[in-house]
Amino acid sequence: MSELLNVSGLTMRFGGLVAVDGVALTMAERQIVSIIGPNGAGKTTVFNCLSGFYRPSGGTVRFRGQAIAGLPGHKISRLGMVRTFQHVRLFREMTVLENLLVAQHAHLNTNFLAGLLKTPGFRRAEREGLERAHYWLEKVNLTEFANRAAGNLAYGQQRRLEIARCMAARPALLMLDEPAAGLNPNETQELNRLIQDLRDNEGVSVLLIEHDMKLVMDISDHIYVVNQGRPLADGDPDAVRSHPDVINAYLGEA
Ligand SMILES: Nc1ncnc2c1ncn2[C@@H]1O[C@H](COP(=O)(O)OP(=O)(O)OP(=O)(O)O)[C@@H](O)[C@H]1O
Repeated sequence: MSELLNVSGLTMRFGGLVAVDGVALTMAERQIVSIIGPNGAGKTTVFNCLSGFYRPSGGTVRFRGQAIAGLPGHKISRLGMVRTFQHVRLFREMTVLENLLVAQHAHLNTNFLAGLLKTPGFRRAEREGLERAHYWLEKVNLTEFANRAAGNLAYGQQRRLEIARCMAARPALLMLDEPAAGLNPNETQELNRLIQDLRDNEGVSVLLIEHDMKLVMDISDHIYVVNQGRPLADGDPDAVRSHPDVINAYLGEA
């Protein structure tokens, strides 16, 4: 399997606080990898460093062989790494369909003049963008809501729209920050199937932060455990579930 992401020695300091301290992880194409750990362990900070929200204090991040640590977020997403946030971030006043079209804009192979002149290339890109938007609406069961304002969707639907919006940008790596938070058991089951479908049929890799252990254990190919910013253990779900340090960290939290 070819390597997609390689993170080593990732460190993030906020003044005197070392929120992330020497985290390492690797991911292959078509893999679901999870980062778990108690509250405040540094998981979201790792995401913020990988996705260009923070400039890491130290360490290297390679995506498809290219060093990306410190690049701004829009460049990283153009390279094919896109993310969701712990709290839903949609254009609430726009329709569901518009949210999907806007997401693709930065990736469309067009320029201002082509748009002004409506060149054949521009029209084709527009048509493909629309087709892709409808494809993803169908995938996440939102077709009937295409013209509704995104802010009027139910919470679980908004979360699905966020994933569709990321996918419309055609990433190689999708990063999901607590996608099951606030979902009911049926919605979580649907999310479980969707994430596996993304890996198996859409060819993307998914990096997941999640507190729902059933979901994590069900779908992960590999799990990294962090505690107080530091790597604690990693392995497949069975290895992690029975790792004494992991059990201690979670029992300590309880
Ligand atoms: N911008 C920031 N400035 C200062 N401290 C921060 C900042 N962002 C995160 N931290 C601190 O870094 C530590 C790790 O936080 P982080 O949000 O990454 O943890 P987490 O594992 O994602 O937690 P949770 O599971 O609760 O979401 C915490 O102590 C947090 O207060």
